[in-house]
Amino acid sequence: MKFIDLAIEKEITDLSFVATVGFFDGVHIGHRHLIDQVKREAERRGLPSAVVTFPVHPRKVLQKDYQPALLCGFDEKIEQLATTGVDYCISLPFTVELSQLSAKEFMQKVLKEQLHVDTLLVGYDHRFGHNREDSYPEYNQYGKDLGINVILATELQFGDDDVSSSQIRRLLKVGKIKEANELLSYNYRLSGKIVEGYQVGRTIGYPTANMRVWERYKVVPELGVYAVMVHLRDLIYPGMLYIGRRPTLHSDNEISVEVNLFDFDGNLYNQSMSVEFIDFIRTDRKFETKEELVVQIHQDKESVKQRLKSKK
Ligand SMILES: Cc1cc2nc3c(=O)[nH]c(=O)nc-3n(C[C@H](O)[C@H](O)[C@H](O)COP(=O)(O)O)c2cc1C
Ligand SMILES: Nc1ncnc2c1ncn2[C@@H]1O[C@H](COP(=O)(O)OP(=O)(O)O)[C@@H](O)[C@H]1O
Repeated sequence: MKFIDLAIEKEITDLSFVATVGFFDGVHIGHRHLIDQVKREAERRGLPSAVVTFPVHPRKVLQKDYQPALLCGFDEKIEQLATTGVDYCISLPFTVELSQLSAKEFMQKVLKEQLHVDTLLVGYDHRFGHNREDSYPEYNQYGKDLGINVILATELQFGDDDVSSSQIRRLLKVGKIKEANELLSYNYRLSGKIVEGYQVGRTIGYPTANMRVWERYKVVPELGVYAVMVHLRDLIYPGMLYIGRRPTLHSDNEISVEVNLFDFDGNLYNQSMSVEFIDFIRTDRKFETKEELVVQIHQDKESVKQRLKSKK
């Protein structure tokens, strides 16, 4: 996949595309279904396929204090888009000026004049242009006026689940990791730097690498214990992750994200790690004593091992 940044290149003169436009948070199976249709149409027409996307959430541009909880950052989105086999990812900076273009002006000024889009695939429920006033029938008419073929993409049918980024965010927030991963088509991840905690973990036999999450804007799954795979210095370790307020041992009430790596011993401070969520084990709890917490963590370890084994 080639990457074109329209903040740098103002116009693409030597190419014409079969394209689709969107924010594509998470690059989930619904997005992939749409991109497959773009690829097929591109092949039929002998043209390159392209996904046009925004580096920053359009709402954040219009509303500075809006902090959406997202499924991925821009780098991760590009990484996932590359797995779809689309030929080009075109990054279009979303600006206040852009937000004021009507759908027809957007199609003319950006899709036609800047990008030379030959064919536009419109997601089955996708709306664009100022105030999202128009929809597919109008886009189709504008396309005829401007010389762009406009095709309405089909919706992906997937059981009873609604496949959307907001549905996946909801699933993560209630700990439905397996369901969320299935809709994403890959395992949800958080990454960060390993920082110092209260150094109690080692005294109870379970040292935990406390993670300062880089991506402050990402969805934090339900508080509790998870089976995870940890990526650290090009190696992958199985482990158990805890997200919670540590009510049994601490009273600072802050949410901590920490991982105990299985079969690992060493100093991890200041390293970066990335954690793949595999399964949800249980919710966060306050125990009466430290001993009861330790008994529970032993059981968590057994549960996590079972779940990770059944994934193999
Ligand atoms: C698998 C696992 C499950 C945990 N579950 C809980 C829990 O349910 N309630 C709780 O108060 N603390 C729980 N803890 C968190 C411990 O309180 C935490 O690891 C301990 O406070 C050590 O903190 P430190 O890393 O800052 O030293 C859990 C830790 C692990 C590794
Ligand atoms: N198996 C392991 N899993 C996680 N961290 C480990 C492990 N073995 C050693 N460590 C190290 O121990 C630290 C965690 O010990 P802990 O007592 O919980 O201290 P802290 O409160 O600073 O996290 C980790 O940051 C890491 O450097």
